[in-house]
Amino acid sequence: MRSSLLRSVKTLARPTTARAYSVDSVPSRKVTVLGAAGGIGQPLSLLMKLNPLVSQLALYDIGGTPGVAADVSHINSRSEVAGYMGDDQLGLALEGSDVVIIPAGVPRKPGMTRDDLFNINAGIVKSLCSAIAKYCPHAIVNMISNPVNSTVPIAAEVFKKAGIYDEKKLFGVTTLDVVRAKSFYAGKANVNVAEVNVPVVGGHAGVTILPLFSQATPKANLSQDDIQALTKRTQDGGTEVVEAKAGKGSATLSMAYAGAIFADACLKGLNGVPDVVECSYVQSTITELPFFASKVRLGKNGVEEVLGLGPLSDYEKEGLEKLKPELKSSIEKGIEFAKKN
Ligand SMILES: NC(=O)c1ccc[n+]([C@@H]2O[C@H](COP(=O)([O-])OP(=O)(O)OC[C@H]3O[C@@H](n4cnc5c(N)ncnc54)[C@H](O)[C@@H]3O)[C@@H](O)[C@H]2O)c1
Ligand SMILES: O=C(O)C[C@H](O)C(=O)O
Repeated sequence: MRSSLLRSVKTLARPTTARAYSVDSVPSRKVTVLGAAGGIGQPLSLLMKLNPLVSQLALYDIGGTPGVAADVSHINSRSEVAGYMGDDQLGLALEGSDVVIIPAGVPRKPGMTRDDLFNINAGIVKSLCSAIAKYCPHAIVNMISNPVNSTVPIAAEVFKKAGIYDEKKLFGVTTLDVVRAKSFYAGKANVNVAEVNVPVVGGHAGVTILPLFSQATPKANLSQDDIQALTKRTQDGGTEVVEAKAGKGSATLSMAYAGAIFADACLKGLNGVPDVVECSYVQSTITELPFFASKVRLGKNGVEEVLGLGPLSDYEKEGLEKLKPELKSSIEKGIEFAKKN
């Protein structure tokens, strides 16, 4: 196993000038990316290499990681980078990890739903989560692989079977929905995008994505038609990219950005930074569904608090009721798969 361990990728950054931050005051944190050679995995690995909260970056894939890890490792930032490839190196990639980010699996092509990815990605996620249970059972898991509405329940079942499930540490990454809602809202409302906040709740597929534009800030006087158009565009954001890429995959760059924001929030929470709040798809009791995306306060143990939905407009209340049957069946499909396999 050691003989095939990737060469070249143990590079501690050695800045030649004064550091922009004090490494001494920042705890050591290992982040592992599973699927690191993919369309999301590569730019996400780059962004995690730029994150000063990361001290060790482990890049794992079934192929292609030697090149990605060698490339990323030359960047003169804090973390040591190591690349790992193939089943026999998965344990090494995971051991000691604080945060595991999973963008492994196949993306959509035009005409497909995220659920059409279930047959392939469910098995990938299940085997990766079994390895997480074995090698880094206390890590925070950021699930990107689709269909997120089902892959998160699959992960929960795998962790339960292994006796290590901690609902505070499992997150479905829905940050891209928030990123899109912010961009689209800023464009329509003609406000500074850097100041925009929009919670997005529910799940991560079609109508299960429910942006709460009634709570968007800064406030803007948008018509109901505008709100409905913004809601639809946010729900169809992934499909917009899939169609524009015309068979060459789905969102990768915006997803890497969103994944890096969410992982950074998890690291800040672990490090005790107060008031870190992001939307995420987590085990939840704020509706009758066992998993639901909403604002979550992140802390030293992962989820510190799942925040409620806040006041909803009539249109959002209707959207909430509409999304429940689809989200429920996606959750049940994931649980059933994990129990059977
Ligand atoms: N949550 C979200 O908002 C969101 C956004 C965009 C894409 N996605 C999903 O992310 C996933 C990846 O998308 P992509 O565009 O990067 O796809 P991609 O095909 O470009 O990359 C996927 C990578 O996963 C790797 N992989 C496959 N099986 C693996 C395994 N068992 N272990 C480790 N790595 C494995 C592949 O080798 C490949 O490098 C897709 O399921 C996609 O639908 C989710
Ligand atoms: O749409 C997809 O298939 C990928 C991702 O879930 C997205 O929202 O872009």
